[in-house]
Amino acid sequence: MILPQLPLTDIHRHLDGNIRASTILDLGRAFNCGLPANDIESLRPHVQVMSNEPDLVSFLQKLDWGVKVLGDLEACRRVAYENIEDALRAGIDYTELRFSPGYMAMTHQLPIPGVVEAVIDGVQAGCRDFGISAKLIGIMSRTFGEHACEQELAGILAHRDQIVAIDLAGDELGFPGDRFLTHFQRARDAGLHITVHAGEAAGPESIWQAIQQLGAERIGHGVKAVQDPALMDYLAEHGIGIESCLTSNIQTSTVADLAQHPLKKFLQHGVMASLNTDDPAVQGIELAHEYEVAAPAAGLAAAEIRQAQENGLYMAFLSVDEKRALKEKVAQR
Ligand SMILES: O=c1[nH]cnc2c1ncn2[C@@H]1O[C@H](CO)[C@@H](O)[C@H]1O
Ligand SMILES: [Zn+2]
Repeated sequence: MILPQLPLTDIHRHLDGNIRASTILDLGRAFNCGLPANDIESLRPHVQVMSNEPDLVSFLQKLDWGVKVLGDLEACRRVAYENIEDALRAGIDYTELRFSPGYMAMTHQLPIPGVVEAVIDGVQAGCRDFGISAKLIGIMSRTFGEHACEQELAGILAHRDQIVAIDLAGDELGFPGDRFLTHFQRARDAGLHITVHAGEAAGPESIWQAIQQLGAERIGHGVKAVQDPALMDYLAEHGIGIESCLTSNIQTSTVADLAQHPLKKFLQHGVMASLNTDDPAVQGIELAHEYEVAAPAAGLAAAEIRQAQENGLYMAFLSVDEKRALKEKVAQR
């Protein structure tokens, strides 16, 4: 259950994994993108997971049409703005939206710094109009290699003041974190927070690598940590938060079924873990589903779900003052 007296956060939510099917249809027509369908219901299986995918890379292909239709910077601004409207409708008080500007720019060869600017602009306008708060995390898509990630990083750093953190996402098995040491050095030098997708497709060594070599303060998914008791202890002792995304882990076949998901073990071990969506439109779920359906199915008791909700705010890349202000705002409603 979601507790209304506590702030509801979604701190692992891909903006470019949450593009409405209706918007894909609309933009696909406007930019003549050769969409595989002409109406929403026929388009849906191309842009949404209908049954579990065999692996992470197959799952990630479902995001492709969403970015292929981004024909100009205004389209990028629009999907960013709509993401805030969707977050409001999902009852979210604070979200950290992450996006890969190079991935968004790729098909129509948009300027990467321009994409970052358009996303910032859309999110700011959305926050003004819809009254929720959001911060942005820049993603380097490892799937396209080191050089492409350098260009993404440069585009993100060009707007460093409006970006709170950097992330590495995409094909974890094909592109291990040790290829990105210099990228993260630059991001840390720029004062950005660090979160890394790790221990999703690859094993616990990938989580160790993210912490020790990339400087990760939080881990996206982190599912495989459960295989390494020393790592479980380390996460708990050092307060490294796990951004759990339950339904996503089933749809990527990272975990066979919710009853086997390690989130409950993380919480019991004192590891700070929160509930998040990942790519809501692609997954066909929203945050309430994670709290009300997925978390109970993963064996979480009401007190553990509450703990996860509290952890979301604790883990957020917000200052102490910003957290306090958010709590006060929610207490007054
Ligand atoms: O669950 C996930 N695991 C790893 N990478 C992901 C996941 N969802 C989306 N992306 C990746 O994030 C970028 C877009 O924001 C893309 O690189 C996409 O493949
Ligand atoms: Zn993710």
